[in-house]
Amino acid sequence: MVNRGDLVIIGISAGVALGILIAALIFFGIRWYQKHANLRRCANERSLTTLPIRTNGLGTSIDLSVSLSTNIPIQGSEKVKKSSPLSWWNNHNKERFPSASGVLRYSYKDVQKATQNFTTILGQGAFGPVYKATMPAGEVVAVKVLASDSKQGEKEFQTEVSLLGRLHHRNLVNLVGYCVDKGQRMLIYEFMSNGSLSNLLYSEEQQVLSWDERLQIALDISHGIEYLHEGAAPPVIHRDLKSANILLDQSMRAKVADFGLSKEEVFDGRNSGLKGTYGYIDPEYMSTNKFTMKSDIYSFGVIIFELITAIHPHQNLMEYVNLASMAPDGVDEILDNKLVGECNLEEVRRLAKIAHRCLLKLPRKRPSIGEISQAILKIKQMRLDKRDTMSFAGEEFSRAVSRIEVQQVELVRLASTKE
Ligand SMILES: Nc1ncnc2c1ncn2[C@@H]1O[C@H](COP(=O)(O)OP(=O)(O)OP(=O)(O)O)[C@@H](O)[C@H]1O
Repeated sequence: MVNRGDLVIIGISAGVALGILIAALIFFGIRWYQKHANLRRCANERSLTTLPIRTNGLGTSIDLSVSLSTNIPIQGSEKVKKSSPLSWWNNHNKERFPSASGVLRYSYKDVQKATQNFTTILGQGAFGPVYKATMPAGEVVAVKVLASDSKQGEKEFQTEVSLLGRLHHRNLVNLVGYCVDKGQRMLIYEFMSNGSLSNLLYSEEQQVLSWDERLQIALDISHGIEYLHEGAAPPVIHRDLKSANILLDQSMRAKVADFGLSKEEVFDGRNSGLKGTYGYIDPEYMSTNKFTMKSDIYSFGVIIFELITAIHPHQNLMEYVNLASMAPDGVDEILDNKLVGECNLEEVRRLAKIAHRCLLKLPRKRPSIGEISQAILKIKQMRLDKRDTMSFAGEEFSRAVSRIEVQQVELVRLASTKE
């Protein structure tokens, strides 16, 4: 017979076992739910990466309202991770995270490692030095270290980076990452192996840029500005266009750099409040303090004359240009010596005409960037048409020659049969 005490013990044991079983079921149930919820979130993120936030052509606008309000991991898809040049950084940097625009944030330590402790300097700008950085897989980037005495707060800097990260075009130098860490701010750009246009035009050691290359560079710059003025939403005014801000890649294709950054005031001995670089600043802006797209057009006009003459604005370029404008075809007299006899003067004159229009005193009389692109394209087209006509004429000529040859053979044959 089982006594009462045993019954109580059996009852308690069964209760405890049941409790353990229920607790285990609840525990495994929660884990299963969490795992599936995670998988669902990953799947959603992957499908979000296909949103067309990054655009790559003219006339395409960027929807800031969508992309600013969502923190979308742009580089989240497996495919992008595998092929991305920044994959090493992605895997090694636990602190990095994408900003709203998809530009990745890096720690100071990672940038220090990639730049080999900031050893290879590419150049020095008003913002600070620019270093070359190489990642273990061999990808190369340029790291711009901004002066630490900047008045800009961290939040403003991040907003600026977010906006910059949304501007993508084949004629703009791509921003790929940034760093705000240990009181330092850095911007990480794609590397442009042929350096700046000013260096190529004014440094003796550099190879001579051919006329064809210069014409293509003018067209590339105008496409870059066209995207900023007419393709980006909201539109972006560069405010500091100059040959030092035009960078060239390994194929000598030009890209506009330093767009959209908060520009420091120009120092000219007094506190003028002007922003930009002397020699390139629209005189109208100097008198009104109003910077418009047409002020960018003025600066572009100066750059076109640099391409034609290889005279720096600080070396009285405008005086030469004004003198040359007094005579028809006066631009022939100020053409870069290295191009004399090496280019089509008709094309040079046409490009100079476009540049003159960019420099008109009244901003509203200056052409829009779209018109400028079309006009430069026409010069290139004109050459192609000429080539076609010449090759057509060449074909006609060789056809006539072979007709004569056939007739000669026929005559010889006739003469020999008569004999
Ligand atoms: N993405 C890049 N790839 C290769 N070299 C670069 C890159 N960015 C800048 N550099 C080099 O660093 C130099 C300094 O660039 P930075 O943009 O800081 O100054 P800047 O344009 O010359 O002058 P400022 O700061 O007054 O506009 C450039 O002239 C160029 O030689």
